[in-house]
Amino acid sequence: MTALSRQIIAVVPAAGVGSRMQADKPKQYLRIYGKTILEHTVGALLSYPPVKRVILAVAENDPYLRRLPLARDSRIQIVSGGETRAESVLNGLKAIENPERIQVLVHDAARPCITHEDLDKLLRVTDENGAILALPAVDTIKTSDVRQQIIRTEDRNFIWLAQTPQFFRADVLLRALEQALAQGFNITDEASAMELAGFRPHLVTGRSDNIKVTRPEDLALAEFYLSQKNKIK
Ligand SMILES: Nc1ccn([C@@H]2O[C@H](COP(=O)(O)OP(=O)(O)OP(=O)(O)O)[C@@H](O)[C@H]2O)c(=O)n1
Ligand SMILES: C[C@](O)(CO)[C@H](O)COP(=O)(O)O
Repeated sequence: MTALSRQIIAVVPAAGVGSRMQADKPKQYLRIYGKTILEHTVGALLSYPPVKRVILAVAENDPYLRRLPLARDSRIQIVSGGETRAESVLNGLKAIENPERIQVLVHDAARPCITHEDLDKLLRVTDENGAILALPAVDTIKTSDVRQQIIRTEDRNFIWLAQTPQFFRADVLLRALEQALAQGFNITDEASAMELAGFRPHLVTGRSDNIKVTRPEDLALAEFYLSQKNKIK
């Protein structure tokens, strides 16, 4: 089976509490232009023709999802999230039947501004290493000690900021993530599990508007970028 003939499924970790957002509900359920951030994100994935199905990992006892039409969409499968983002992703991957026939796009629920053009770029990578969207660093990068004093300035020509989606063969990523978590590594994205398993994922240059809504000030930014993307206003 070739990479091009594998079916594509999106796995969306959406089980976070959004502590840095300091809102009255998890940030994926905050609304922009009448729709939750989660609906914007999943909508962008489901309207992309190669994506046939979305697996959503949500917190156990989540009271918000069931109020959304998403919860009744036959293209969406809901699984329980975990304690960490990596565990939520792992639960999503475990729900995939015949993972050797599937490629996954893992995409944060909190990144609603993803474009189909960026997804096209990722899907052009067809080897087993997989690929992630990322941004080349534009600022000067410092490494600090524990007292927050600079110990080094990095060569930023080789520094990239990882985004999602991250695109891998489902069976390969499942094994890599299981191994990395079993060995106690703190895994903050899928590529790091693949790296630990000996792969060299490709860095595909993304867009700076593919933000992860994290802090309160990010909401206005996401609203602006979505208005540009969809010309909603
Ligand atoms: N146990 C967790 C933690 C995070 N996530 C998801 O992973 C994505 C990226 O995580 P982050 O932006 O850090 O979200 P939160 O963990 O919700 O935010 P915070 O760290 O501020 O609490 C989000 O879509 C979030 O819902 C998840 O599915 N399961
Ligand atoms: C996966 C990710 O979006 C890449 O930038 C990011 O690491 C997830 O954020 P978290 O705060 O570590 O959950």
